[in-house]
Amino acid sequence: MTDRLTQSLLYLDGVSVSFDGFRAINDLSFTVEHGEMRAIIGPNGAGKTTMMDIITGKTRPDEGTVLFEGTVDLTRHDESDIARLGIGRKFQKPTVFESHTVEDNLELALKRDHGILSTLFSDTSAEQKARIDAILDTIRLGHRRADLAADLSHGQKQWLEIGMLLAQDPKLLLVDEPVAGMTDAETVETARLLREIAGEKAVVVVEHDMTFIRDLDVKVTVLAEGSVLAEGSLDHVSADERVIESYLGR
Ligand SMILES: Nc1ncnc2c1ncn2[C@@H]1O[C@H](COP(=O)(O)OP(=O)(O)OP(=O)(O)O)[C@@H](O)[C@H]1O
Repeated sequence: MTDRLTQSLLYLDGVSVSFDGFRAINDLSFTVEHGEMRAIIGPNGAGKTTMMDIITGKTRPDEGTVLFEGTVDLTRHDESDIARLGIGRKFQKPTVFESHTVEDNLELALKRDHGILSTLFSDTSAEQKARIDAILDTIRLGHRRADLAADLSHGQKQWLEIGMLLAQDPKLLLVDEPVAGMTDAETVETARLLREIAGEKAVVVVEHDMTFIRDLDVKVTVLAEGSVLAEGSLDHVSADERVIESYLGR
């Protein structure tokens, strides 16, 4: 346990939280390694969102340990602190600035920490321009850089928001149902995109789309009733009777 505690990027142990007496997260233990991508699946109400809320400081657990980089106790930090520590979260609905260009959205995200005046009036440095170019490549939007975000497809807006998170240079990216509402082609491309990001950054993806999960080809954690029901390859967890009963078989 000590090794895991010090070496894992994210370490949850014995975490529980109740809402009005209902235990939404129940003795949950879960770790993510540096640069790892992990897929989280599970039935509605399994606690996936609540787990993300605990990691990002939105919800305080009643019990348990939540450590980032071995030593940082996330339960003692608020949401903005945790974002600054290097945990980025993408909610299901894209929240890009529609009336700005793709490039301006990334520029705003890059300068977000430097205050509003500096964001509006400072020139973009050569280094910042190079980072924007690199992010545009990663999110497949180089050819749309001068277009308004409003004119992007739903899938492209999701990629732009992932790019805006990348601009913050997080160590861990939490991504909630990224492919909901995407076309099949966008879904396939999103799996590729996230695989490219992983390695450099750890990525935790919550999804219900099993074709997408298969494309990700990473370790899967199945949550049910607030704790881990099974963990392993998709084939491994898909063959687990309890997983079939609680989730896949329905
Ligand atoms: N703030 C809250 N107050 C009361 N109950 C809550 C609160 N947040 C979550 N819950 C309950 O906790 C349980 C877990 O919810 P959660 O949203 O984490 O599940 P989920 O796995 O993300 O589900 P879904 O796949 O539908 O998004 C649900 O029964 C939900 O109703």
